[in-house]
Formats: sequence, structure tokens, C-alpha cells
Amino acid sequence: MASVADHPILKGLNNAQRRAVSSSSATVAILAGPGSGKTHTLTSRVVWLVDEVGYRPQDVVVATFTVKAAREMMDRIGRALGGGREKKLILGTFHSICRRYLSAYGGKIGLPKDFGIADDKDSRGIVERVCKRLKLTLDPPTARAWISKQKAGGSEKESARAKKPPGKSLGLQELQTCYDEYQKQLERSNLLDYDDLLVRCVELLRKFPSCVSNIQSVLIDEYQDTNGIQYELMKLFAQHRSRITIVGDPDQSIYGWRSAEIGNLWRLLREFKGTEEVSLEDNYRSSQSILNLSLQVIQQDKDRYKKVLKPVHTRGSRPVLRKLKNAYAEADWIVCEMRRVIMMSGNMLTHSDVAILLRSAALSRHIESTLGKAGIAYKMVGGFKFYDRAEIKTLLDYLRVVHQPHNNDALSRIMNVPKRGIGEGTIKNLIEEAEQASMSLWTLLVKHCRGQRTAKTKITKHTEQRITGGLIRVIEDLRKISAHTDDVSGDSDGLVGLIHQLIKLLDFERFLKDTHPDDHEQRWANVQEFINVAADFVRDLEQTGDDTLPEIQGLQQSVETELLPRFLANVSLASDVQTGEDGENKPLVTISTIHAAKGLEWPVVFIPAVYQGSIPHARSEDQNEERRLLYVAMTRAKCLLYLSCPTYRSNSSDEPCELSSFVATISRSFLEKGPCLDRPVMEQIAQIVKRKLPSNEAIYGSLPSMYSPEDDFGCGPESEQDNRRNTSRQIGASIDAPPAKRPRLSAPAGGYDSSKELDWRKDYATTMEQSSNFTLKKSGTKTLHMLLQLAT
Ligand SMILES: Nc1ncnc2c1ncn2[C@@H]1O[C@H](COP(=O)(O)OP(=O)(O)OP(=O)(O)O)[C@@H](O)[C@H]1O
Repeated sequence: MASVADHPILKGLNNAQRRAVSSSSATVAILAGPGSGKTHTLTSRVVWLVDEVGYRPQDVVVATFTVKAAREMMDRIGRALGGGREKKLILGTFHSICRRYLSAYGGKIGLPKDFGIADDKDSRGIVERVCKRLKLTLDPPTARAWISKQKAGGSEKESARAKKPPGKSLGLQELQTCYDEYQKQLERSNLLDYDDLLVRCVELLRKFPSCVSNIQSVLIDEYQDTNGIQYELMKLFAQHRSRITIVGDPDQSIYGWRSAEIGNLWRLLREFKGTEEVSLEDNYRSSQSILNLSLQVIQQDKDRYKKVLKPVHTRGSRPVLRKLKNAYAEADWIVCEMRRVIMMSGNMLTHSDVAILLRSAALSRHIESTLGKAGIAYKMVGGFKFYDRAEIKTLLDYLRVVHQPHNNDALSRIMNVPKRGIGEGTIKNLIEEAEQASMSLWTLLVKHCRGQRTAKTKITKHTEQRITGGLIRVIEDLRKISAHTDDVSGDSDGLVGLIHQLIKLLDFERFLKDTHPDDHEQRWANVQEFINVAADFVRDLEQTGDDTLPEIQGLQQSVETELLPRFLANVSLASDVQTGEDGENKPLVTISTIHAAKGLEWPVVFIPAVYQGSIPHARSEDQNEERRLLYVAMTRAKCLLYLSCPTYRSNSSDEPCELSSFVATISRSFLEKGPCLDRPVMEQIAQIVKRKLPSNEAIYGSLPSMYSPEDDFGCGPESEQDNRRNTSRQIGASIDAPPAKRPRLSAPAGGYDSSKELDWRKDYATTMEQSSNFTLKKSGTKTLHMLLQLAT
């Protein structure tokens, strides 16, 4: 008889992973470092619970942190379960799971069926207006963050706040006033903000536990980043059977600023006595050298929860640390180095194996433009959203008003797009007027234009006609069509048809030509892509069926039939799903914020701008969280890791950059300037990524003809020493910056010394030569010139 250990789900897992997957304990906590297979283990446990324990997929809740992670997990589970059973799981981000419960059962707690979702921009807009109207002395973004924090804290914080007598501090009183008024505005517009989705779901599940009476097991990924309210939700989902599995890594907790609570871990162990703790100690992702350096960074935090992490891979090349003249030179160097790696791998690695991870989105400018000039396609993740493009935002706002005309913020953004002669001041006054009269902007406009009420705000006759004919009529026509979008077909009657009709009524292509003569084609292409997004959404629904929750005896659930609200919710909740500029299946370099790179991995990772003020970020109050961010970024790399830092912040400024304190103190023995990409190094990379390295002939045959191979292809054991020797010979060379202007970093002995940094172009020539281990037919400046041409 086959033993449990032979079960196909357990094959290929190590002992600790097997123990976690097949555990019969009600509560299991898998705590482990990066790349140790936590997500892999969680996915296998879901399959185990369905296939081996026998739970119905619709009775299992799986919560992930991002939409991308949810999709990947769904794919992985689907492949293992087969038969499309994964689609029945209640799997998604906390927000999307809550939305599903609220649209099915929200009526029980008085939530109108057609509630919409206020995105961040809407929320910010409302808070700004509340502060202005009530003449509050608050900074609106701070007030918005405070409100969000109150909601995210969960009921413990809520009740603490409720008990606290307001009145002692004027600031607190104002914040409370702002919160109350903000909430009223949302209710009037029939909107829930992101936090409300969680708060209202907690309310629902507390008052009506039967909604989750079917749930057998709850599994949470990236547990270290859950906040108070997510912890409560986890408990409420599991309230009938208390079966919970969590995976997490306290060292990767990077959402403290969004109220994530590292303490949730201790809370779980305290509240669920008998929780089985499993630690995974093998790192399957990164080379030894990358792991060693990453540990050097994270171990600077002396109070961390200590875990063992052992590399299973070979040593690999040491990570690189480079200091470049400025951000332009840094971007140039990244692009050249990326090309060199791909070239020296004989295209075993492609652009899609490369990620550039940034502490903040704003750092991408130079890198984007350098990639663009080099003709390298890239995609942007985190902070750069397809849905944030002006033309897409306009279409979305129209659709949101079609669904929910009382959404003042969306309506105010489209009132004068296309131009209808309504100035910003008039729009603001109209909103003020509407809010003071406790009615929506839409109601005020309709009443005014139909002569049922005269707005106090001055509107000219001509403008009034344009509002009536161009705005109100368009919205009302589209609302009629929208009522029939339950037809899932992608033809003219469905959601796609509705968008086509919107574009036609607005004469949107002409509008783009008139307003953006320089790049209207690109913008029009984005509009076409948006139509594809809607068509894909409809197709996915057709294939996966609807996302209604499993039937529970004696409980009536509302069934959402209209496609438009579901599409809009999908867009609002998919804010971290990005679309590349290039729709083809071309390998794309990834540019991502570190936050959005969580849970992902790439063979080659660049982390630019590793300087004080960038990482740790100047505005961050939590140095440990900043260090963990750098650790998360570094541990995304499998084979090659590059850190870099410009000497000056910008081309025009003399403001020097000081290397990040997280790196400055690390001994140079963990780092190098190369790396030499000779055959042995490339073979190690091939081993880690489990690909076949092309022959030397194939690699060098594709190099430009100025190279001619010598017969000693393999770069024997001395090559690294040679590399170091050659590099040290050039120390001190600098073309771009006179030595007097170059700041010296105050790194301790053995730490990184920027004054020894070289101009990358000279260095590039050297490393090209070394890594290919070829003799260049030409020599001297001519060779350097040709290499630079090749590089740029
Ligand atoms: N037992 C195993 N054998 C071989 N490879 C494994 C094993 N377990 C996991 N892996 C691989 O290790 C890599 C990291 O796995 P996974 O993403 O699940 O790690 P993680 O712990 O969730 O990482 P992180 O916390 O950094 O996001 C993946 O490529 C995965 O396929």
C-alpha cells in the first residue's frame, strides 16, 4: 500500500515542507526566510486539503496580499488539482474576498446592493473638500492616513478610539470630525473605500456568522503584512472550525506604514494554543553569495526573530556594488551590464529575467529613458499603473458615473472632459453647494438643468446646454445600456459594447487628437487596450463562471447580474496588475517598486539608488522596516545581484549621495565590482535557473565580429583573481568628475570605499574583455570606442 509520503503532492518537497503540507493540526504557522518555499508549501497544502482531506474547494478561503500573487496561486493550484476545481476556491486578496461577501450578503447589514468602490483618489478628494469646507486646520493627506489607520486597526483600536474622550486635543477632535464627515460623504455617494470593504465585512461576519458556516479551512499568505482588521477577518472566516494555516516571514514585514502588525504573529500563537510551528530552513532561490550578503544586511537588526536559512545552490558570483557619477551614468551602466549578461549567456537569459527594483517609483525616470533609447522593452509594476493613464482614467470615471451617478468625485473629474466651458472653480463651488445641501452633485446638476432648482453657483446658459446635451444625456443613455450588460457576450450589447458606445458618444478619438496632438496615437492604442481588458474580463467570467459564493442552506444571497459594477470593482481591486507598453510576447525587463516585488523572483536583479535618503528613505521613521525592504529586494535575486549608487543626486546638482548605511559597513569581501562572466560563472547560473547554457561557439558566434575566440574558452580558477588584479590596477581612474569634487564616503575600515570607484565605461571595456575571455583584434582607444558603441 502506498504511504502518505508517496502522495504526488508531497513529491519534491523537503521534510519540513511535507510536515507543513500534511499536518493534521488545526492551526499551522509556517515561518521561514525568503525563497524557502513558503508560498509553494501553502499552495501544496491547499491541494492536500482538497484532494487528501476531502474539503470542497468552495469551503476553503485562501487570502493573498496582491492580485498578482492570487493569480499565480490560482494557476499553481489549478495545475495540481485539475478539472478547473481551483476556480471554486474562495481565493483572492482580502479586499476582493470581502467584496464578494458584501455583494452576496451586504443587504443584511443595510448595504445597498449597487455600492461602488471609492479608490484612493476619490478618498483623497473627499477628505480635501471636507477639510476645506469645515475649515479644519488639518493636512488632508495626514487626515486621510489617520482615518485609514483607524479603520485598519480592527475593532480593538476602533473601540479604544471610541472610548477615548475626544476634546482634550483639538487635533484629535478635528480628525474625528473629518472622519465622521468623510464617512457621511461616502454613504451619500453609496461608496465604500478600500478600508470599508474590510470593516463592513467584519461587521457582516460578526452579526451573521452563518455566512461562513461552510468554511472548513482558512489559509493566509504573507501573514507578516496583515493588519489588525485582516487578523480579525481571518478569525471570522475561520470562526466555525478554527482551522488556519499561515505562512510568513517577520524579516519581510514591509507594510508597517499601512498598519501591518508584526505582533499579529504572537497574537496568533497566543490565541490559538497548540498551533503547530514549522520552520523551513533551505533557501531554494538564491546563490550562496547573494544569501550571505542579504543576511549581512538583515542581521544588523539585533531584535529580529532569528531563523536559520541555508542555501541549497552553489556559491555563485559575489553581488556587485558600484558607485556611478550620477543617476544618468547609473542608468547607462545598468543597461550596459544587462546587455553584457544576456550576451555572455548566449541568450540563455533574456530581458524577462532581469528586474530593476526601486525604493520609490519616482526613481525610474532615467532608467526608463535609457531603456527606451536602447530599444529595450520593459514593463512597470507598482506605482505606475495602466489605469492611471489620463485617457483610461477618463473612460473609467465615465463608467463609474454611469454605474453610480452620485459619485461626486468621478463626476467632478469628467464634467469638463471633453471641454464644456466649466472651470475648476465652478466645479468646486458646485460640489460645495451640493454637499452643503446634502445632495449629490449629479442631483444638483439634473435639477438645475431641468429647471427644478436653480443652482447658486453661476452657470451660463451655453454651459448649461452642454451639460444637458453632452453630459447628462450621455450618462443617461449609457445607464440604459448598462442595465442590460448582464448579457456576458462581448458583442455590441455587452460590456464591451457599452465602452464602444461611450467612446463614440464622446467622439473620443477626435478628442485625443485635439488635446494631445503629439501622442494621440499612443493614447488611442491605450484605449484599444482598455477595450481588450474589458473583453478579457468578460471572457474570463464566461470561462470561470460567476464568482458567487457557495450556497448555504437557509441563507439567501444576492446575485450580481450587471457586468459593469463587477468590471469596475475588478479594476479598482486590481490596482497592482500592470500592463506592459508592449503587448506582444516580447521578453520585457521588469521595473518595479520593492513593495510590489514582494513574493517574486528573477535571475538578475539591479537595485539602484542605494543611498541615504533613498533607502533608508528620508521620510521613513522606521529604520528597521527600511532595512527589511532592502533585504526583500536583495532576496528576489537568484543568480546575479547588483547594487548601485550615484555620486551626485542629479546631473545639475552638487548634492552628494552617501552610500546607504545598510551597505556601507559591510565588509568588501561580500561584494565585488565585476563580475567576470566566464564559462564557469555562466554554468553556475545555468544550474540555478535550471536551463541549458549554449556552447561557447554559439555564444561567441553571435558576438560582433571584432571578437575572435582563442582556444582557452574556460576561464579557469585564476580568472577571478585576474579580474581583481586588473580592476585594482585601474583604481583611481576617473573621467567624468575631477577628484577634488568627488566626495569620500566615511566607510569604516574594510567597508566600501567609493573613492576607488572607476568610470564605468573604462571598467566596462575591461570586464567585457575579461568576461568573454577573448582577445580583441583591435586595441587601445579604438577598441574602447567600439565597445562603447556596442554598449550604447
Ligand atoms: N522543495 C523544493 N525543491 C525545489 N525548489 C523549491 C522547493 N520549494 C520551493 N522551491 C522553489 O524555490 C523558489 C522560492 O519558493 P517560494 O516563492 O514559494 O518561496 P517563499 O518562501 O514564498 O519566498 P519569499 O518569501 O521570498 O517570497 C521557487 O522557485 C520554488 O519553486
